[in-house]
Amino acid sequence: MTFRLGLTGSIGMGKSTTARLFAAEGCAVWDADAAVHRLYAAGGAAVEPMRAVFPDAIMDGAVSRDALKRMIGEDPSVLTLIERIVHPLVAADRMAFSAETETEITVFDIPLLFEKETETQLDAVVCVTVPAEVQRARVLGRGTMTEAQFDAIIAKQMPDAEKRARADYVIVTDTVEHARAQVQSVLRDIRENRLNA
Ligand SMILES: CC(C)(COP(=O)(O)OP(=O)(O)OC[C@H]1O[C@@H](n2cnc3c(N)ncnc32)[C@H](O)[C@@H]1O)[C@@H](O)C(=O)NCCC(=O)NCCS
Ligand SMILES: Nc1ncnc2c1ncn2[C@@H]1O[C@H](COP(=O)(O)OP(=O)(O)OP(=O)(O)O)[C@@H](O)[C@H]1O
Repeated sequence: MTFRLGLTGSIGMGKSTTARLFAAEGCAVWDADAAVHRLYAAGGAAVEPMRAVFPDAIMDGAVSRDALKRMIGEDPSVLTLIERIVHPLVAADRMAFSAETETEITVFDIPLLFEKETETQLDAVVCVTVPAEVQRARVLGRGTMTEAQFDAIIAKQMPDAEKRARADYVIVTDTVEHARAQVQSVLRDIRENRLNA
């Protein structure tokens, strides 16, 4: 059985980048945001259920993220309705992957890991972090979200300090080389203290 390592952190804290560092060390990686992309794509399992509730969000047979973000910017409660449709489909995708992976350690990159209490289905959790002002600058610097959309997302997330307190390991993503060294030390600790423990 694979060791199931959760990877979480608030928006823009460096989950995807850190997941790539774990992959470079030989871990299999499952990515919740990537699962949502598959579900929203034409033919994806979320398209018809989303069309039933948000017909204006479907463009060319796929769910449009820009349309969703416009709607969330106008009314943040829309995000809760989207979650009701999408999260059960994401959970099913994760469980299917979890059942199939045979790698020694599998990383599950899950933005809402603690918010949805997914830690009960994992063997340990890593939280990635940087100071809030760096986080905000990173996300707004991507140019894909307005401040209102960013604030709506932040309001739905558990505060960073609480996530850090709940995690088994914390990785500071100030530089890639620093993050890589911390990834290697987490894997060393898991192999020495948690595998076959
Ligand atoms: C809000 C949407 C349209 C933004 O799309 P966009 O392509 O700009 O961003 P992306 O999907 O890469 O998400 C960026 C980050 O936003 C945060 N985020 C996304 N959805 C949520 C949410 N429901 N609650 C809190 N934070 C969220 C996460 O930190 C995520 O890593 C999109 O994230 C979405 O449809 N979210 C609902 C599905 C969901 O809850 N996904 C989270 C993982 S299961
Ligand atoms: N260790 C690091 N050193 C320097 N920059 C980093 C590091 N990790 C992430 N970044 C930068 O921060 C930004 C956000 O990183 P990333 O996309 O990995 O975060 P995320 O948590 O997956 O984001 P989201 O929640 O939006 O999906 C990117 O511009 C990335 O280059």
